Amino acid sequence: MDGDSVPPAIERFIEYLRIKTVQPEPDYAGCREYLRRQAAELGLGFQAHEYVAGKPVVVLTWAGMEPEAGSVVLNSHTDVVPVFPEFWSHPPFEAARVAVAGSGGDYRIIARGAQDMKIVGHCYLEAIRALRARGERVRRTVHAVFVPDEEIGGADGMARFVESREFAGLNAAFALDEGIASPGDGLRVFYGERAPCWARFVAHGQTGHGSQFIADTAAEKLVPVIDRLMALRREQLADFRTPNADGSAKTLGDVTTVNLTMLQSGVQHNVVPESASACFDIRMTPTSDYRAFRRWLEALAAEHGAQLELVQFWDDNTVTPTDASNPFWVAFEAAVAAQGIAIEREIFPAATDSRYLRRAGVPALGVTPLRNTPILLHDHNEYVLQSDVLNGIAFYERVLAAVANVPGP
Ligand SMILES: CSCC[C@H](NC(C)=O)C(=O)O
Ligand SMILES: [Zn+2]
Ligand SMILES: [Zn+2]
Repeated sequence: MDGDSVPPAIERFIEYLRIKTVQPEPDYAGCREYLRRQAAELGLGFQAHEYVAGKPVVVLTWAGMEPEAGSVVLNSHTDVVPVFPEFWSHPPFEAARVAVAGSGGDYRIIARGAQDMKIVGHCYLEAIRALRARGERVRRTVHAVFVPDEEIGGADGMARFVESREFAGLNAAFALDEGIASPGDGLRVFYGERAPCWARFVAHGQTGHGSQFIADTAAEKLVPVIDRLMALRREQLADFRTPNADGSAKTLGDVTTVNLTMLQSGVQHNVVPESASACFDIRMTPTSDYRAFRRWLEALAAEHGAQLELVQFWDDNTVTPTDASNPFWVAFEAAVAAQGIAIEREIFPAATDSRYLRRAGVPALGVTPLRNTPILLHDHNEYVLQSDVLNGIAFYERVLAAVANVPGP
């Protein structure tokens, strides 16, 4: 670390990044205690709920002036994905602060979770800190929610929380959650997500000597299924490459992607295998008819004598309104525009905890306030600029002051 003075907000960020909340054995207890200290310093309410032992959902609460009005949830996940330390320039949990040559005093903060998504959770708390330090009050209660296990699907985290009494007690009216950094100048704002469909097809058939014409083999049943899904992939890729009516390029969120991610079969070169399986990672765009797609997959398997197992099938395509019907959108959009930032509205290509919130009826927007930034989530040498952390705090101050002051009903 350099010998200059480190802004306190950056010191706290580095402290948060140093907590090894890395899957598959995240230090959730250390994280909970860090958040408990933050709550005490900030004068916020603190609660930690364990729906699954050792996996706390932590809620820091800033009471609003109109407690009966629906609250604003600022959601972030505390876990981070594993690392390959040998590919990192600095140890991934050291959170090294490295001067950027020629930047006029900026620094890179290099750590796993810097982009995904500790910067977001940190900026929420620092924005609340700044607003409270100025003596500002907001109408609506604000809950900064820190959930475990998003990186492994959220089954023991947000999925459990949204079903709980405590979540109902939040009376959430609107939520912010994570997005992705933008390499361009616009701010990517995600108002919906594609639904994950993880389909496994298994076929069984006759075995025998590899020199014969064996009838009804597992491969003969499975290959046409694979062919049909690959045809769907080609159709969707062609659609992806076709510009929108207004000439703009499509994003991944506009189409359905299909990837063959696992193939298994065979024991020996001259033995016809008894079984074969193929796993697909399919992401369905919210405008598709999920239930009809499921029936199509079932019919495809049945037609070729294969079995279908849906390892994941999300069948809710709720999106957050981004028009005048949603007063939180109106307030958010105005607060962002007032900062001279252009919004790019998108469907998130993968799955985040926002899907649980939207399905529970809470309109959610996915935002990570990083622009002109390479996308490094899940990558080696994940970093953010110090200036982007400080700007991110100012960004949420404006956004929070807007959305938490939307008049109650
Ligand atoms: C279906 S649970 C898996 C969640 C994971 N989320 C991200 C952001 O990578 C994914 O989309 O694969
Ligand atoms: Zn994330
Ligand atoms: Zn992630």
